[in-house]
Amino acid sequence: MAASTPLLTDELDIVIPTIRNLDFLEMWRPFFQPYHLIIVQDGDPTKTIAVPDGFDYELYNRNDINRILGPKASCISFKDSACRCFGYMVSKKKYIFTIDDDCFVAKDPSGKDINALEQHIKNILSPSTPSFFNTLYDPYREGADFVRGYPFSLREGAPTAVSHGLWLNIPDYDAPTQLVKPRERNTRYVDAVMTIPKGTLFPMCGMNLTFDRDLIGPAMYFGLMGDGQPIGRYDDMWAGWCVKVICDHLGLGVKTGLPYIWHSKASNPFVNLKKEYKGIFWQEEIIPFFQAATLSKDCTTVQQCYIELSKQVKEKLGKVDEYFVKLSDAMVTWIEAWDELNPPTKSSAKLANGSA
Ligand SMILES: O=c1ccn([C@@H]2O[C@H](COP(=O)(O)OP(=O)(O)O[C@H]3O[C@@H](CO)[C@H](O)[C@H]3O)[C@@H](O)[C@H]2O)c(=O)[nH]1
Ligand SMILES: [Mn+2]
Repeated sequence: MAASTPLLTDELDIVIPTIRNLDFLEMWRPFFQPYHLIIVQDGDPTKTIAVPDGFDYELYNRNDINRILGPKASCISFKDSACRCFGYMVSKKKYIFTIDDDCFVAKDPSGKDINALEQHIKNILSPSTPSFFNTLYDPYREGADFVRGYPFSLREGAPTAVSHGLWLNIPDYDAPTQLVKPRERNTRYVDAVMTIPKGTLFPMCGMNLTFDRDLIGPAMYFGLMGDGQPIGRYDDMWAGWCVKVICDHLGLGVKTGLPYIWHSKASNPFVNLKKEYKGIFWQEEIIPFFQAATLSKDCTTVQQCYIELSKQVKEKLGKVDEYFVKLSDAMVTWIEAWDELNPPTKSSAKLANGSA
């Protein structure tokens, strides 16, 4: 008899960035209604976002962000889904699930509706295996285990910081790929969850993502994108690269695979190309930077790791483009804002300075 998955209704917030009415919630009602929603309204703050009745939510528009953060609001993007990270900062819960408003309930091969949130909770509550790859994928799943040759000393695994879900129908392709393959749809349901090995980066998509705020929250900054910025659609990617380097340093795990959502709308590839194009050639320098990034052993908290990383961004990527100098400063502002809104509790302060 499979153990039932805890709902975590008092420990998890759902963060939704949006520029439109949230009718999509009707399809998610059976799964989302018990949870508190944090809606980050992007674009025109005078516009009213309709939220279906029966949901418990708080909604923040740009005026709210400016009022709450003051000058530090400069680190929160405008007119880009990157604004969602404000929701991570204001949440008071241990876990975050973030989803786009054009993502719907997908069906598994048996035709059953997928409760994406339940699968993310299973992923995040069970350990990861970043140090040694298990060829039968997630050994902690029902009906699986560690295979022969897997060191017993590593079977306790590592705490899971991130659960990265996938998408049926419209895949998360970059603009060039979208332009070349406009009709391609992802119909392949792969029944697997796996840990991304230590030392390996990955392209984190923010559409269907869960993470542990206590373990990695301060690193989940989605950068400076959208209005007034030379780049867009690299918000989640940037966060994912910073997160993975810090997870590797702190011995935390990142999982990818199930759950799937149904991504319904392809954003305009021509608009996307304008947003992405600098990123497409910058990433050929950004990736080697993150692959080579090392953090000193004195960095024992996420904030310390992140500030250390921001200095390296300024020093090494600042030569690529002035934008990275600005981004590095924004990374520091983000941490300052995070700590202002999330002052360390006595126990976390003890842990941070090792006197626990
Ligand atoms: O200016 C904006 C535009 C959109 N949003 C909200 O953000 C999400 C995603 O928007 P959309 O589905 O139109 O865009 P996609 O290209 O599919 O987004 C994916 O690509 C990456 C973009 O950075 C990201 O990983 C995915 O989100 C919706 O909820 C919009 O309402 C916004 O807030 N501001
Ligand atoms: Mn979309």
